[in-house]
Amino acid sequence: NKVKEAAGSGTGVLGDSKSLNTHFENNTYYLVDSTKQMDGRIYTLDNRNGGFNSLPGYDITDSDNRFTETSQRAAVDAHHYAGKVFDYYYNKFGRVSYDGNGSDIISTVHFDTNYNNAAWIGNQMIYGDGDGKVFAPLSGAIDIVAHELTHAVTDSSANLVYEFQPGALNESFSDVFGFFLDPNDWMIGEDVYTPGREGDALRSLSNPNLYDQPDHMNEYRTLPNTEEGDYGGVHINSGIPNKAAYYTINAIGRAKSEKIYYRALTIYLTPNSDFASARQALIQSATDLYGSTEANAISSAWSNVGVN
Ligand SMILES: CCC(=O)Oc1c(C)cccc1C(=O)O
Ligand SMILES: [Ca+2]
Ligand SMILES: [Zn+2]
Repeated sequence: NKVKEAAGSGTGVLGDSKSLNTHFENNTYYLVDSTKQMDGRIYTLDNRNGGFNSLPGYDITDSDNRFTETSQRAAVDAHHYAGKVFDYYYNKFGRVSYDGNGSDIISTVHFDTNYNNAAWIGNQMIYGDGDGKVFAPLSGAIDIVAHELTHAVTDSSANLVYEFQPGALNESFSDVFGFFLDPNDWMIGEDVYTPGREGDALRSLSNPNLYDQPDHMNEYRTLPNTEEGDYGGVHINSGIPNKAAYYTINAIGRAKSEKIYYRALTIYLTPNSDFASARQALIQSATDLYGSTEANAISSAWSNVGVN
């Protein structure tokens, strides 16, 4: 454990107060966390609405270690939640940062203008501010932050190709770990999705159909591997493995499920794994860790969504 540098606080996207691990230098406080069990650090930076050519953006500083400016809210949540997701992967699985090698975790907020997106771009996370209608600033939801950082975990392990069924699995594993970080509901993104409307979400694991995702192979959407085809429907067909995860977690519980999902992602899945391969990987992981009860529950879960 590194010496705790500075215990700051700040106001998040939803106006809530939360703790921040910060770095004190040059008589000011930076949104840099060096308290984690890693060689690297957690950096949160401000792109000041620039695009890709402005990345990684600018340092975020505060003279009194209270990051309460409105302009700092997205950064407060990106920083706080990145730390929570680091802690989850370290405490649950002993994984040090997204790659297991303690690499820096870099998040940049205020990416572009009115940007209704968040992403892992291969070496860092970026968060748009949303347009205020479809999204509020996207780092304001821990399940979204966990979703993005899990893309980094996936890229450093199974490295599932981001198209067709492997891509839908890539998306689903990010949603499933988003759920594990926000297990109070089966929704994804609800905290920042449509700030003007209560009760809706970007996606639902319990009922993918709610947001136009299939929940069974007989609804699988054949789409082109293009941007407008969502690369073969990676955010659409993910409803099928997401529903299987919902059945699995309800059958065997969250604690066992997260160990099984992590083992499948980091040991058995490979870049071109399809849904049938994922079913097998999860069954094998359940058998390795627990036994036939858990393995059979997974087998049933995937049969229920038409993957045998
Ligand atoms: C749950 C987070 C999420 O899905 O972020 C994305 C958005 C909002 C748009 C496009 C892609 C993504 C992604 O991370 O897959
Ligand atoms: Ca949620
Ligand atoms: Zn994603």
